[in-house]
Amino acid sequence: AGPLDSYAPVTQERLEKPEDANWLQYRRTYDSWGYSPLSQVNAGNVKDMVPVWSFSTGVNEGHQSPPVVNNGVMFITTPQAQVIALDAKTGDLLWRYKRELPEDLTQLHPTNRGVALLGDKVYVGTVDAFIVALDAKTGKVVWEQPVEDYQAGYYITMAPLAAKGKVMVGMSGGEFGIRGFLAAYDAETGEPAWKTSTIPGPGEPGHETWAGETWKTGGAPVWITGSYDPATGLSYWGTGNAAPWMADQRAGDNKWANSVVAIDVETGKMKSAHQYHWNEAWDWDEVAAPILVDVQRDGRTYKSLVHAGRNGYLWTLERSGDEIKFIDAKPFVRQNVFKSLDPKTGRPTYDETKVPGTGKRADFCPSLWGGKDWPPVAYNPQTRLMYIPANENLCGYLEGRQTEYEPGQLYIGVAISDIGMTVHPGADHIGELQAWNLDTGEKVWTQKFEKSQNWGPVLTTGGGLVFMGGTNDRYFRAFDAKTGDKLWETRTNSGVTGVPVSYEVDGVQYVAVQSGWGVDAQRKQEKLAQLGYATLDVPQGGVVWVYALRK
Ligand SMILES: O=C(O)c1cc(C(=O)O)c2c(n1)C(=O)C(=O)c1cc(C(=O)O)[nH]c1-2
Ligand SMILES: [Ca+2]
Repeated sequence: AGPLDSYAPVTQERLEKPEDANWLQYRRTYDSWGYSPLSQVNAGNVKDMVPVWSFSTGVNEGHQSPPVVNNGVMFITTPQAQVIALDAKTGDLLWRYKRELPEDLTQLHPTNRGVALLGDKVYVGTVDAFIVALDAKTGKVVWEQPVEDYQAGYYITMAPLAAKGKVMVGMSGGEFGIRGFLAAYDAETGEPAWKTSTIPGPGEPGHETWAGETWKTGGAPVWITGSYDPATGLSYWGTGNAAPWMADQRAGDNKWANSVVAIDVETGKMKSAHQYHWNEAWDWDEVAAPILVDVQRDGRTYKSLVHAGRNGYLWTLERSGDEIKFIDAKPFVRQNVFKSLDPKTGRPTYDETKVPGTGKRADFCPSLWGGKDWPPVAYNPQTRLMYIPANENLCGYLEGRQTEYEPGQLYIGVAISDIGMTVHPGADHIGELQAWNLDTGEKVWTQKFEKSQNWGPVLTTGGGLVFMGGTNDRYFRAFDAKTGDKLWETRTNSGVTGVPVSYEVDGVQYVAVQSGWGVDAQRKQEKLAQLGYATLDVPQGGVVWVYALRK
């Protein structure tokens, strides 16, 4: 008998209060902490961790999904939206779902970031813009729904979010001039429940921040799983770049691109929003979900949203009732675009020489991949530190050209040859793992990675550890959560851009992660190689790695 025989349905209660042994959703908990309370593996013994099993997916490109684990059953996804169920203890293959993709599908971002679980079903979004519900026991399709038209540049890379009987997904396509949105489906039947655009339509507040018809093709995609606050029923999602990239082709603030939006899970109503930076010009998608954490400031506790931005600033906002209020923000990497922030609203003022435009080259820091891209931060309630996978010392340039919208065609307004990246003169490293105290707003420690960028999602545990890969040398590492000291490292087949997790089966704690370099980690690596900074060739190929203490 395998673990599927006694598959435990995933209830709302379990999602809100998961057993320590399990990792039931993208960041494990709705607050997006990426924290496992398990402590069998700790700072004292992590040096004795060894691989206990591995599994080749047989797929190339970016393997980014967390191994989601429910009572000994593991679900991973691969590029092309395959879903694979494995015995989390032995590595036995239980079932595999393979999707037939349309032949004319072009994939700008060939990846998938994982499943959501609810009841006895497993949910996945697909690159041809479907949402699919599978039977957790068999991998058979229970229902599927087209969410939008892939031929118009819509696609899904994120793991869905499941809450209150609904399963929610957001749309990628910011580089294709989509009009971004979130959509919810009845988890049981697949009936569409609601659809909410991230760009306000005529008559909605914020519509006036788009010149003319630009709102129809303005981007503002959502491509990373949001956070959810069960106390208020609100979900919080980050939104991506406005389209085309050239800001002077869409005058106005362009709400709600590059923002966090609060969406009522029941109704889909947008209750509030905060725009990190207006009239975006640098492809700084702010899609990473804010973590929900109570921070202390000046003797008060704030229910906050904390977001380490692609724009290079660490943002602390207050989520209070139906409002999102600015608390503070400060750069966590070299940033030369914002001259100042309004102390009340957080609205930045720009150095105009750093804003690219149509026929106007501008150089700016950080690079278009930002202080960090999508890889999630982690927060540890024991250290009260937040861990940021950052990239320092990178800048970039863009020069725009006039562009016409055509459905399904790239709509960025920049020739590929006019997209540049530069390394800051004299830089001795790029990749960093930073630890921040959110109560004092101070950085506590930094680990630096020479000769590599960092594209590593972060896990932190009750054993006082931080786990992360992300470097071009194919290592996966553990650090002391308090001090940042490197305690353990192990070499993998490829580069690790997968989300690491921890779980327990039969009294043994495991740490699991997918290795499988691709997508923008690879593009960025190639740019760095052209610059002569880091010439390593990182091989592709997806493998799930599972580690435990040596017996
Ligand atoms: O605007 C968009 O819709 C969109 C989508 C995606 C995606 O879905 O993966 C990426 C980006 N933008 C993007 O700007 C970006 O840097 C990026 C990196 C990656 C990746 O998988 O490594 N995806 C995406
Ligand atoms: Ca983008």
